[in-house]
This record gives sequence, structure tokens and C-alpha cells, in this order.
Amino acid sequence: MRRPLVLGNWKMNGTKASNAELIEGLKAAAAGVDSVTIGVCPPAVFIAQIQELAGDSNICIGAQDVSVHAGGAYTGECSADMLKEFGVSYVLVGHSERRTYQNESDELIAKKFKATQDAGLVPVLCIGETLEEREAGKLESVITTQVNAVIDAYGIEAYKNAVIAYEPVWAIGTGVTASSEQAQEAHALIRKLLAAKDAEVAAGMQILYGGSMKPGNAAELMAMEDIDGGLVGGASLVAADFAGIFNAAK
Ligand SMILES: O=C[C@H](O)COP(=O)(O)O
Repeated sequence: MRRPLVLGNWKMNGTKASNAELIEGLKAAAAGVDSVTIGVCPPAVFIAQIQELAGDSNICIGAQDVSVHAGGAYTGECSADMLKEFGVSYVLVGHSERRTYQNESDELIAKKFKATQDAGLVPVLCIGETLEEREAGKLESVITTQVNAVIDAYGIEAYKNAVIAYEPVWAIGTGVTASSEQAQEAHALIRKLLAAKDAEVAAGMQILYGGSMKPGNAAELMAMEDIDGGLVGGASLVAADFAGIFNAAK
């Protein structure tokens, strides 16, 4: 039985004041929720603040990105060990916005995945196809390439302590959600790819859905066999909406 995981990706949003209000609301809503792992991924500059605000609550902290380097002359970068010092347990790698705007390659993303694991943190590998790729019938080949990038570099063992988030690019921030059948099809495909290498890794992998997940569609999505939670963008910025989603995962 895979434990549901719901992560809020705040992207580049928040102020010290709005963060305090949001975390206060989330702590109240999450108190007593013990069957779902709940986390927030604030911008790096706010991680220390969120660590303090979250205190010993059941809100975990994730980072939105990490350096492939352990330290040194890499201006603007932040290492996995630095994130760990501030209570981070999950790190998003390969989000489509970074693939698009920072031109992150599968090779670089695999290195970030490994750097995260080497620090004892859990990488959340984000994958998904664009609308153009879907319409061209390339869903399977895109997902296969993105999943295999880590296996080719580090072997299937690398997926033993990791999470995968399937986020169809066309559903991110658009209000258009993949139907539960479309999402399930992609999640089942991801699990099948893993199972071809290692059945145990495949069975244990938490595969999250991301892309316009809202309180109104979360229950139906997360009821699907291979959907184990959500990576939530916009709706994670409103405590009541995010709570509606993690409560739907129970
Ligand atoms: O990381 C989260 C995803 O990009 C989903 O964002 P969204 O819920 O705003 O569509």
C-alpha cells in the first residue's frame, strides 16, 4: 500500500506575511491528518522561514530546485546539503518550467536527482508531455525518455528512494486538467516502465499527478489505481484549497 503524498509547489510566489498566513492555515487544517504526507515547496529564499513556521507540525518542506554541485564557486546555486540543513526532505527536479525556461536537459536533471539522493533527500522527478507531443502520439516515447534518463545514468536502484510526478505540460496552470483516465493511462505507463526493470521498485513508487489539480477534481484523480497523490501549483497557495486536496487523498 503506497502512502498518499501531496506537495504544494508555490513556484515564485509568496511574501513573508502571506507565507505566515498560509502556513498557519495549513497547520490547522493538517493537524490530525496522519494518513497522508503533506508538504510545501516554497521559493528557496523562504525555506528558513517556513522551517521555523512549520515547527514540529506534520507539514514537510520541499525545495523547487537544487544544484548538481556539492559546494564551491557556483554563484546563485544552492546545494542539497544546504537544503537539508533547513529541514528540506523533498526536492523537485525537472519541473517543466525549468525544462522550458532554463533549458534543463534530461542529463542535467538526472544529475540533480542524484545530488539530492546523495544528500539523503528524496528527489521528485517531474515528467510530462507537451500538447504538441501528445497530439503527435508521442506520450509514451516522451515519458520513456524522461524516466530512462535516471536509469541510464544511475540504474533502476536510483528509483528506490524517489517520487515521480506526472505533469502534462498542457494542464499546468491552464485550468485544463487531464481526465482521470488520461492521467491513469500515463501513470500506469510509468509504473510499467519501472516494472520492466524491477517489480518491487515499480510497486512502491509514489507517482503524483500535477496539472490544475483542485479540491473539485482531486478525489477522482487520486482514486485511480496508479495515482498516489498530487503536485499542486496554484491551488496550494490557498490554505482551504490545498486542504481540500490533501483531505481528498485520505
Ligand atoms: O508543480 C505543480 C504543477 O506545475 C501544477 O501547477 P498547477 O496546479 O498550477 O497547474
